[in-house]
Amino acid sequence: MGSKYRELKERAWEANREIPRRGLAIFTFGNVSALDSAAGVFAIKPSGVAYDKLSWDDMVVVDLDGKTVEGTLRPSSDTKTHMVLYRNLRGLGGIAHTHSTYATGWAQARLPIPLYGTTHADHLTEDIPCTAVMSDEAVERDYELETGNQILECFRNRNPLHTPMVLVAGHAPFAWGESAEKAVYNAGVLEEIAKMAFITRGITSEAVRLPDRLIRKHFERKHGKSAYYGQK
Ligand SMILES: O=C(CO)[C@@H](O)[C@@H](O)COP(=O)(O)O
Repeated sequence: MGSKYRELKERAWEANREIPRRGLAIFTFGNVSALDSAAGVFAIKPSGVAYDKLSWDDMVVVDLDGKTVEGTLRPSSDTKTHMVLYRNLRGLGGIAHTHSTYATGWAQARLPIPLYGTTHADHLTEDIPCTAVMSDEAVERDYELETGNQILECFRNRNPLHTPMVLVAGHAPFAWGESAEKAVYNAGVLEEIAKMAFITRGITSEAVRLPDRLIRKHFERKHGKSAYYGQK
């Protein structure tokens, strides 16, 4: 029987297959989703299924209340986090949650990733934020839902389209973009920046952030006189 959401499920499936190809997760760690904003649904990786065992029809289609509308497998355990972000952050078409090694190391250290170099400045003009540590009550209430709320809190004064990534304290990174493919790309950029920053800190404890004038110059060289720079 054909799927009403075949194109959406295939987009999510392709993006999930890119995760191990880019070395952003092993086994069943992490998950990617793709949104169909017109239909008000997103397709997400099923829980506990290895990436190399996935077929497009395994993707689970969920509405923005978190209810499964198509699929026989259990949706990712992080589905509520994806749901909260789609409901509250405008312009997202895809979300990638990984356990990529270096970004997860920074998330476990509960530290934002400082803007040490032009590679970072090519993609965003501020440190990569880390959420606050969640209260025990919030963990007890609903960890995945509260993880979404923690991310929203982190973006109260940030534009998620200018900084399409975040570290969840004690957990791992989330990245997003206007498509699932772009979300995976941003997850890859995050991991590379996290690795470079870790190495920089290993070379010298005196590592310093790029001066704002250089960040602006570099970002505008790459993106033109973009309205993005500095705007919240
Ligand atoms: O974040 C976590 C667990 O810490 C999840 O990404 C990971 O276990 C994958 O779970 P799912 O297989 O998507 O339910």
